[in-house]
Amino acid sequence: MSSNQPLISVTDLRKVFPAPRGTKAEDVVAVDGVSFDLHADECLAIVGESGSGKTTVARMIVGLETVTSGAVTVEGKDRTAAPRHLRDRRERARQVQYVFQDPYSSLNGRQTIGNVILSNLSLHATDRPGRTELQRHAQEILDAVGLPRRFADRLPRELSGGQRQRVAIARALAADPQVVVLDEAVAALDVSIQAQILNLLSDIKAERKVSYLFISHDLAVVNQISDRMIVMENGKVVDQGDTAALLAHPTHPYTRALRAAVPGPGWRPVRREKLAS
Ligand SMILES: Nc1ncnc2c1ncn2[C@@H]1O[C@H](COP(=O)(O)OP(=O)(O)OP(=O)(O)O)[C@@H](O)[C@H]1O
Repeated sequence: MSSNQPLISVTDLRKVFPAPRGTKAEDVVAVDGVSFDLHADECLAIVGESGSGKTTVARMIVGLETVTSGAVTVEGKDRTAAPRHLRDRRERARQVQYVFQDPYSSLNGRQTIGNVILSNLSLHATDRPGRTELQRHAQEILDAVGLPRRFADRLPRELSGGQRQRVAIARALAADPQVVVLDEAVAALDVSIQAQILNLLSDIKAERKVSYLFISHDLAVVNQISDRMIVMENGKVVDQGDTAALLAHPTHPYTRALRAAVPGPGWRPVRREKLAS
């Protein structure tokens, strides 16, 4: 890969969910001509209100949703078509890992934390490591996400929401991915725990060669973590740029409305219905 080739390139991406047969409902155009690049060592945020199409873009990138038209490439390789072999599917999963909003439902309740990490480690290992080597690596990953090693024997239900999200991040890191897609990954957490997880993500990004695609409706969070952001409204990209600059001087009316809706010092409140105008 040349140094300036994007890690992920999305071109004119479109997703239409057909209306259920036999109903008078209309097709839903969830994503409508979206294009952007994600570069190495970058955190790119996708922001927008609920229903703007953020998750559908992410799901198409990781292959959880088919693409209606347009293209997704990862390191220059086409990802639009379904993988033909298990080998291709694994390779795709290794490169781009997904962390969901709700770690409780994304973790197997009967699998210990240690086994969650070990199974992703052995699935994506490029050589054939022995059990001892895998266990040593799993402990290193627990250290990296700030969880005590004794947690390896625990089940997800024995952990707090923040600890479970650390496990979800650990599971993603076990694949040694180039990109982690974080889909509302801190939205379910208390503000103080959110801050801890955001700090953890920043530390991991500084230490490992990993890029983030950070999906959020929360501009305060996006401001803390991302380098660049794109703003989606009704399936389209309506604004994009350097996060700090865009939030300091939002020019697009939708970005201004989103920003004004964020409560807290320095943010002027705006009534919700104004966002629709
Ligand atoms: N499987 C599906 N079938 C039909 N419509 C869908 C499906 N998934 C998403 N949609 C619709 O596509 C649009 C975009 O949804 P999407 O979840 O991508 O938005 P979002 O910005 O991620 O919102 P949220 O943060 O609430 O998840 C919405 O109108 C949604 O109802």
